[in-house]
Amino acid sequence: MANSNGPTTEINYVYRGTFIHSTQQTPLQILEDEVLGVDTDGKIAFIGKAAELDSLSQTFGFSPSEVIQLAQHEFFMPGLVDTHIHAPQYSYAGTALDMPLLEWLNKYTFPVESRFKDLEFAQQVYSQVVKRTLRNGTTTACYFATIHTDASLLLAQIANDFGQRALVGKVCMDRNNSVKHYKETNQESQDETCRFIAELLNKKYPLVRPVVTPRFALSCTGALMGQLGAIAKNNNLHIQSHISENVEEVKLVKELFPEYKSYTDVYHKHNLLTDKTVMAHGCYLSDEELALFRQTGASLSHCPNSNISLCSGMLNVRNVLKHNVKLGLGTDVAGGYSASMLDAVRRTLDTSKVLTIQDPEYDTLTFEEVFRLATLGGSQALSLDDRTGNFEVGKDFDALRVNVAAADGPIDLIKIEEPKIILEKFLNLGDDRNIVEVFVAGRKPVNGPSTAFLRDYLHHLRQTAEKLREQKK
Ligand SMILES: O=c1[nH]c(=O)c2nc[nH]c2[nH]1
Ligand SMILES: [Zn+2]
Repeated sequence: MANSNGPTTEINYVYRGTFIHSTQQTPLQILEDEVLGVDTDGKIAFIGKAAELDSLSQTFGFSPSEVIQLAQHEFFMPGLVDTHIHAPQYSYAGTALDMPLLEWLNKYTFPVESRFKDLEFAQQVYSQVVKRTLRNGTTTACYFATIHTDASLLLAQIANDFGQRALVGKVCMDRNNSVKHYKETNQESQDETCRFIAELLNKKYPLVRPVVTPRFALSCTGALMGQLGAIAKNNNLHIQSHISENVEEVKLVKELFPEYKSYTDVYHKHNLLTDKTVMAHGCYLSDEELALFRQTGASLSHCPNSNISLCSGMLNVRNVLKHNVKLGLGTDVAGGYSASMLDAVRRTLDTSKVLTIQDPEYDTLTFEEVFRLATLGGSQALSLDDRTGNFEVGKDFDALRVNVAAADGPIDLIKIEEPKIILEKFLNLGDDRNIVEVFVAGRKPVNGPSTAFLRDYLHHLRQTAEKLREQKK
């Protein structure tokens, strides 16, 4: 409890150790031997030097003896933000990567997504994808569901129940010439979008919000896109879609909407580009189009696994950043075969290096920059950076407790390493075994990595017992 002169928030817990995060000014801020307190609302109440522990404990009314100390190879980082993932496509993740986008949609995606009318199937897949992404450190996810309203509401409920921060979109499409049963009429799409929004908002889930989701320009009539733009505006909602992913797609959009200046202009003229819009891919956007993104405040989601897996293209991230367009990373399951944001980090670095191979003058991204894109950048791309993305006081505590030397984990440390090296090792070599605790808004989601923590504890006990035996000899 805070003292009579101090802040009114009550401290729930305090951690001491290394905290690594990004700010607007620097992609990597390493805070060593710091203490961070989380209040009972799950917000970061303070972060400061451990040397000031006594005064912090008096100001915030907690006992220094209750502070939880991180171990040598542990650190906290902000939770990972997946700015673009298709929850139903998790059912075939890791397969069906043998053709380009438009054929892939027709052959695999639409037939599978049409099955999500079946709520039992939806329940099974949606529980799996939420659990799996949480285990891999995705504290915020921006989901595409399918055209089915009730199954989309179920995805929102599952994210809420497991404790993941999420934007959930009922997909809208009133055009589909190849899989005729997987589309809506214009009226159905509008009505069901309104029902989805009303029912989801009515649930008052603290961390889950609806996002208006026209699939992409080839799946929607101009009329529907305009109506969805208006629905988003009237309800002050997020918008998500796809843009300029593949050469064939860009060509068809030009043919279908000849009166518009560009693909971006199609969305802009239908009021779909706002400061709460996130568009996936953008591999073939011109500088003029990027300027329109900047002007409207719309953001891009870079999905490198998908871009490579479907042979779509490569996003010039450096050019996007130069245009000051907000940018996050996405897994784009299942065009991207991995649901882990650590994979998105690695593929982003790989793609950047391929661009450097093609043009040695290309300014390759650093791992620090990519770390920022996966955390703070993602929260900015989703316009959630007032709530999450780094360890600023007042934000929700969305965080991963990482142990780089986790027992039976994938990383061997030869010696004690500095925090920057430990982070780099985790980003390049780590997996869910290294993520010992996950926090979303200060709480541990259901089915978090509790077994990893237990395994580490047992490992520690075994080592202690061994040392005692040695000493007795
Ligand atoms: O990667 C993608 N996945 C999809 O499901 C999709 N739909 C339209 N455009 C798309 N791109
Ligand atoms: Zn996608």
